[in-house]
Amino acid sequence: MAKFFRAAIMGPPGSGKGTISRRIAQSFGLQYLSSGHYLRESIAANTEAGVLVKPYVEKGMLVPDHVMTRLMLPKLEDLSSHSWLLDGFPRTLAQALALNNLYQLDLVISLNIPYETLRERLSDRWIHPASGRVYNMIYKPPRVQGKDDITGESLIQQDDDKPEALMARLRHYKDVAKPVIDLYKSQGILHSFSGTETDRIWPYINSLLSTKMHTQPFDARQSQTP
Ligand SMILES: Nc1nc2c(ncn2[C@@H]2O[C@H](COP(=O)(O)OP(=O)(O)O)[C@@H](O)[C@H]2O)c(=O)[nH]1
Ligand SMILES: Nc1ncnc2c1ncn2[C@@H]1O[C@H](COP(=O)(O)OP(=O)(O)O)[C@@H](O)[C@H]1O
Repeated sequence: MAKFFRAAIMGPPGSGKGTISRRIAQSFGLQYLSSGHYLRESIAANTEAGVLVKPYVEKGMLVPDHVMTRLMLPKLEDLSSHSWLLDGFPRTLAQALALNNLYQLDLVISLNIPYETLRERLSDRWIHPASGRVYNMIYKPPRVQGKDDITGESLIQQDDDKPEALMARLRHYKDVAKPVIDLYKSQGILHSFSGTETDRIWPYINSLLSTKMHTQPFDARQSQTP
């Protein structure tokens, strides 16, 4: 039976998880599942899940674990015959343990980025809500100011990237991430990367994944990524 590659990426808001995940998905053909993007999409579409999570996401608070696992685990079931990369889930120890009951991860990437860098990046982050495409007015500006490169639609700044919500998000991240990181460290699957620039971190992540996927051939099932 084919063995699928299961990975997760962790890091505070603005640490480059989305940017790096897209590169990984493109280079290695993994399915990419971002909890934040999925929640925002559900909120925009006003689905039952969206209505439920909206008050938390708007305040930059974590969605309760039982809600999060109830939403995410069925999505993973849909991807059971694919290799995948999770971004934003699991976020807490309870979520990590729930995931652990179903899947053994092969690799967890943890990004350590200084606070000042995070603050600067998020104040310049703009997104195209329908696709989740992310821009940065300095690092990755759109071709036309304020407009998505592909559709030409308007870009927005997320409420939770605004300074009021940002501090709360960073505080929450720090508190809850440590036991999750310790769990993956104890399983021997955690790889941490530090720095202020994604382009400098990326070659190390690229070669780590090349090595992991080469030494044990995984079935990546070339997939469409956003
Ligand atoms: N200046 C700068 N901005 C970056 C870098 N890497 C990512 N970004 C931008 O920083 C913001 C946060 O990155 P993102 O991948 O969305 O982070 P996430 O919140 O961890 O998923 C986005 O606007 C990115 O375009 C970098 O190396 N330098
Ligand atoms: N695994 C999770 N558990 C609880 N809440 C989550 C989770 N993933 C996303 N969220 C909610 O969605 C918001 C946005 O998530 P995300 O896009 O991953 O943001 P970040 O930029 O914080 O990495 C979070 O502030 C939180 O309210």
